[in-house]
Amino acid sequence: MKQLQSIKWEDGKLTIIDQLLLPLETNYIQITSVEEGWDTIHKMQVRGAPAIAIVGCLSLAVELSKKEYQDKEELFGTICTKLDYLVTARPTAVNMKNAVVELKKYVLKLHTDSKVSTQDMVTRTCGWCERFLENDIDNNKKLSDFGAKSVLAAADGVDKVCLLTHCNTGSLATAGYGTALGVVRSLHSAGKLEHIYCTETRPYNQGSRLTTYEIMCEIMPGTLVCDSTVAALMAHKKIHAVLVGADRVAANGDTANKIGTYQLAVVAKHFSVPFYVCAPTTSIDFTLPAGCHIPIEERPNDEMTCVAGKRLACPGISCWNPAFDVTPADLITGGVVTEVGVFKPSELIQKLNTNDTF
Ligand SMILES: CSC[C@H]1O[C@H](OP(=O)(O)O)[C@H](O)[C@@H]1O
Repeated sequence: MKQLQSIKWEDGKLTIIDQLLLPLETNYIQITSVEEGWDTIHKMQVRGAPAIAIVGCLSLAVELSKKEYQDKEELFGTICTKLDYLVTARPTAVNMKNAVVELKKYVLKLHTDSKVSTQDMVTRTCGWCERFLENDIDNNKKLSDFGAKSVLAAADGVDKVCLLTHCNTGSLATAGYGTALGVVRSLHSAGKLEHIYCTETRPYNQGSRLTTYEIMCEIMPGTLVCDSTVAALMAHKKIHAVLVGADRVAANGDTANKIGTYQLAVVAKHFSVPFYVCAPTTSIDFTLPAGCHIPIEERPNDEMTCVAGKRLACPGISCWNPAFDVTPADLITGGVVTEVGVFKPSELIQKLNTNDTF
């Protein structure tokens, strides 16, 4: 089965699927500058923490390849300014910020190395961005295999598992394969998936528009449920695990993810269903000690009051439309699934923090 490719990088040309048109229209749009990259991220034509960082970095690569730079000083200043701008497109997901920190370190080395020419610095900066895309797919497959093993081990010896997921964390949220939905893919490939339930995920409907699209593309056994159904679902159907993604995991394991994740974790706790956060280590922010420090993006009211451009809510009503909430680490009972293993939230600092921030 051909994997869905939300991001295409071919001979220095960047195109993305316009996710605002899915599932009924699959339309690729080309990104030719950092400005366009920022816009497509801000408008959520591309979304998903890893995908945001990848499109941001590749939009820089596209722009750098098109221009001549007088010297490395001008080039270094341009790269830093453009990267800082890209971080402002959406504040909650940490992947773009983490990529900026790493890429700036890499570029600074090139800048200070007298043996590196200006053109060589452009070429090697673009190469970093291309590797960043390739690494994400590789990380997702490793993460998904770790997660599949952990879910099966916790499922009391059943041969096939029934799972519930929220939002979209598949190929449309990453460079490919996905995180939480990647775990579902790995279980499906191994013949171990009984059923995957996905929530609509109002108000952007990542679940009903995007996750159902991926489930149907790969003919996985899936069912769509309203966000309000999850307690009834766990009360009446056997759910072996809840799998969600992450936009930012704080050092103590508190996790910011799509709005509705927190209440899903509370319901899972009530029914003693293991709750897993599935995210590459690029989604962890060790500079933040706890989730209360994570900035939560609020989206425009009309994304909540209208559906497909048609107004539902009464004009004049005030709205509160946070795009994310923070799930406390103690509700993440299954663990944090990463490309280097599955960890208890309390283990993250000791096992994964290479920056000795704390
Ligand atoms: C692997 S994607 C992580 C995360 O990103 C999504 O948010 P959005 O669709 O607003 O970009 C969602 O929270 C996913 O779980």
